[in-house]
Parts: sequence; structure tokens; C-alpha cells
Amino acid sequence: QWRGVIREYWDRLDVSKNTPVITLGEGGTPLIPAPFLSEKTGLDVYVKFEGMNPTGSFKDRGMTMAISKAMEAGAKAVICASTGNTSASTAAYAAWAGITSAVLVPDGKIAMGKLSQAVAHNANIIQIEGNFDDCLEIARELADNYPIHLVNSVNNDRIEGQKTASFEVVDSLGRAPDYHFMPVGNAGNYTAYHRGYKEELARGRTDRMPRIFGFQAAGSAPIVSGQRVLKPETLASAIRIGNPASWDLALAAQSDTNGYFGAISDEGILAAHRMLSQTTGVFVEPSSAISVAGLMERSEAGVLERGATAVLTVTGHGLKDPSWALKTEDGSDIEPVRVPVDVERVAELLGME
Ligand SMILES: Cc1ncc(COP(=O)(O)O)c(/C=C/C(=O)C(=O)O)c1O
Repeated sequence: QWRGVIREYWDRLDVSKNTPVITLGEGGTPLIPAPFLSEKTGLDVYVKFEGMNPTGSFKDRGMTMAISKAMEAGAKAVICASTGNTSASTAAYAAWAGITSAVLVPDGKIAMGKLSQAVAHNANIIQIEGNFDDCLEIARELADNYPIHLVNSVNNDRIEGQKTASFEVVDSLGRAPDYHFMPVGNAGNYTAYHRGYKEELARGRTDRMPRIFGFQAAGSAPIVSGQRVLKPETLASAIRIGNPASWDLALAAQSDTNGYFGAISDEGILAAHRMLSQTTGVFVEPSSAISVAGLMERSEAGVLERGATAVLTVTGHGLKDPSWALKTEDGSDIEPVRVPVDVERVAELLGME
């Protein structure tokens, strides 16, 4: 029986018998072989399906640590800025812990699934008339000046919890992969995977450090361009972030992994989203599909070694933002065919003559 990230990796986290373990059973997510993507790229491709965490995104890994450590420090209230998934996770873990949560979200820019979670878990939700970066500035100010604990990924406890995903990949493969692909918003997750693999290397559980490839949406790619994006724009709302909170840490990680940051267009993200769900049976929110788009782009660029092992982290479940699956490539609504109760008609439609 999986006991959640803190209990599974107790000796690799900064916890003690004084740490209350606030958990919803996060972690232990599937590492799914992807034969279609392997065939297409000539690599051995696996998908780490982080949408299978309790609130449907990888944020739960960091939240179990952030809220547990906050409670250890006596916190009675937590706050976060969020494009959506952090707010859903904060609200859920705070509800279980019986403490108050406040979440600041960019007005009108949060996917319905995520908003419904924050509401359902009774968070104090405030829509800020600005973008995620504005929300984070306010959340940091409040945490500095009021008795409320910040649980964004600027809080190292979040990175600590999220590094456990690398441990699970090494547990599953018996070593680190050659390449790891993931989306990048604040770059906390990029930092966390690097930290996890570095620790696994130091404890001799792997003989290699993967090259970590991080991808941003073309309209919101500060790390790729090297400068802050004041008005980030992309349909991938989870990673619509113009001033990454872990920018410096991610650049340090990039140099240690011979890593790469790339940008993908919104069209490329949606094409990858369709490819993943139709060929690999994994349904993710658009931002997560950028890992697949990045794999294809780097494979077509001819920079990936044939036969190498690649892990793609897909960070959020498709049910968070399902509307994109109901639109065709040209953006028109998909309306499934409708017939009367008539078995011949159905047989005909299914081509069963
Ligand atoms: C589905 C999904 N995929 C990728 C990212 C990027 O991770 P980082 O690069 O560690 O920021 C996010 C981030 C979301 C928030 O930042 C938030 O919820 O406030 C996400 O929800």
C-alpha cells in the first residue's frame, strides 16, 4: 500500500518525528511505456503521468511537504499565487489539515476544473486583475507581513517534495533515463527533477545525470529568450508565466545536466495533445502536452541518440481543462453524431455491414 511521498522517502527529506505528515497519498504515479512515441523517435519513451496525483497534478508532491512543514512551524493559514493547479493542491491539503487557505489567481484565466477544486475545498479565492506574476508579488508581500505561510515553489519545501518524482523514475527504470522532458512555468519542477537525479547519482542509484529538456509556450518563454515577458500569452494557461520564480535555480540545473530550454507554439502544443491522447491513451491538460511536442521537435532536430531512454513528465490531468479535447484543429466544436434508438443505424455508422 503506497503511503504518500513523505513516508515513502522519509530518509531523503527534511522531516522528523516532530513533522505532522499531511498527505492525500500523493506520488507513486504510473510510468507508462509509450510504444507509438518510441517508434516515431527511435528512442525508448516512457510517460510519467503526474495527473494521477490526488488533486490531478504534480503539485501534490510539493504540497505535502510544504503544508507538513508549515504545520510543524505552527502555521494556521497558508497562501499561494497560482495559475490553477497550485491553488487546487493548496486548498485540498489545507482542507485535510483543517487550516485556512488563501489563493490568488489571475482574473478569468484559471481553467474551470482547477477553479472548481479550489472552491470545493473552501479556499479563500481572490481573482487579481493582473497575471500570475502580479499574483505572486502580492502573495510574497502578504507572507512577509502577515501570519500566513507562502506555499509557492519559491518555498524550498515544495522543491523538496517534487524531487521525489526522480526517485520514482529511478525506482522504475533501475537507473535515470538519458533524457527527461517536461513543461516549464516557474521552473520549480525542472529544478526539482535535477535535484532528485543529483541525489540519486550521489547515492549510487544511477550512473548518469539525464539531459533535462524544459519547454515553454512560445508566447510565454522568458527562459528561452533570456528576458522577462511582461504580457505572457498562451492557451497553455498553467505555464502562462513571464517571470519564473526559480529562474536562477533552473539555469544552474541546466548547466549541470547539459540541459535545454525550448519554445513551442500553441498549435504545436495542441497537436501534441491530440497525438498523446490518441496514440498513448493518456489525457492531459494542454500545458503538459508540451513535453511531447518538445520530444518530437528535438527528435526532428536530430539531436537525440537512437535507442536512448527518454521520460516525459506530463504534469496535469486532462479533466482540469477538458474543453481543448472538444475542439478540432481549426477550432470548431466536436459534436458526436446523434441517432434514434435503432441498432441498424448504429451498425451502419460503425461500418458493420
Ligand atoms: C499542469 C502544469 N504543468 C507545468 C507547470 C509548470 O511547473 P513549474 O515550471 O514548476 O512552474 C504547472 C505550473 C503551475 C503553477 O505554477 C501554478 O499552479 O501556479 C502546471 O500546473
